Amino acid sequence: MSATNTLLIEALSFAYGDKKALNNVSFAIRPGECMVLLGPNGAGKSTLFSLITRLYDTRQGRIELCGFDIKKHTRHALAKLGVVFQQTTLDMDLTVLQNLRYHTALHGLGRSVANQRIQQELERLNMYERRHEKVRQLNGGHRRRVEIARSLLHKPALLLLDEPTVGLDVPSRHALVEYVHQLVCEEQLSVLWASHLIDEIYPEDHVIVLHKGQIRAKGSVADVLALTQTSQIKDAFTKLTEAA
Ligand SMILES: Nc1ncnc2c1ncn2[C@@H]1O[C@H](COP(=O)(O)OP(=O)(O)OP(=O)(O)O)[C@@H](O)[C@H]1O
Repeated sequence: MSATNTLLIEALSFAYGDKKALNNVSFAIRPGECMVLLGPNGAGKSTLFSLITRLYDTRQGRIELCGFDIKKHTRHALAKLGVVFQQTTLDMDLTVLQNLRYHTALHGLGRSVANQRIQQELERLNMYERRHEKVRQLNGGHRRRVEIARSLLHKPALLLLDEPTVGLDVPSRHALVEYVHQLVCEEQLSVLWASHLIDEIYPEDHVIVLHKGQIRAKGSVADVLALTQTSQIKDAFTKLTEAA
């Protein structure tokens, strides 16, 4: 058990047949840490997320969430996890409230606690007034807000975000990035954020550069800049992914 880390990944490898998608990946995320996962297409980001969410079984290596091994203590481990996938997973024909109630029921929250949590999360995102609207009526930015609210209802310790700003306009993108960083700072939430967008990184974030299934660099923004002798993360990223 290593409960000082919210997420611990040790010597994780995964292959699709002969095709190696992750090769000996190890890293940890502590409470209140936002880890941005940068990688070009095919780097292995989705594979990593599929292993953390147990969509795929871990055969080589180990994943722990808040000290719970996800293979041995799956239920306890997954209870600590909130996820926002790249593609929306909301039911368009249900209202905001119905979508969120479905999630609280899956997590076994009683009705009054569920109502309280739903109100709290929607209010924080200025969406409570719209709870009776069908998701289909909402624009992309508002749908994302509902997904973020949903992912937090059961108070996870780790939030996994798989390119959540794709398809959003610039103001919605900035608002979402800002909101997540606020949660990290104020609530000690841990975040693993897969992104192609280097301008979404804050100076206090941690960064992993994944390329062809291997970690090329990891650490604070300052660490990665020092390692690559660059002054901007976009140059560090280019150097790390071109040289390989
Ligand atoms: N179902 C699959 N069968 C075979 N190979 C796969 C499969 N899924 C992914 N791969 C391969 O595994 C490697 C890692 O893919 P993965 O989708 O995890 O990368 P990614 O970083 O998420 O890419 P993207 O940014 O394009 O989504 C790639 O070489 C990809 O072609």
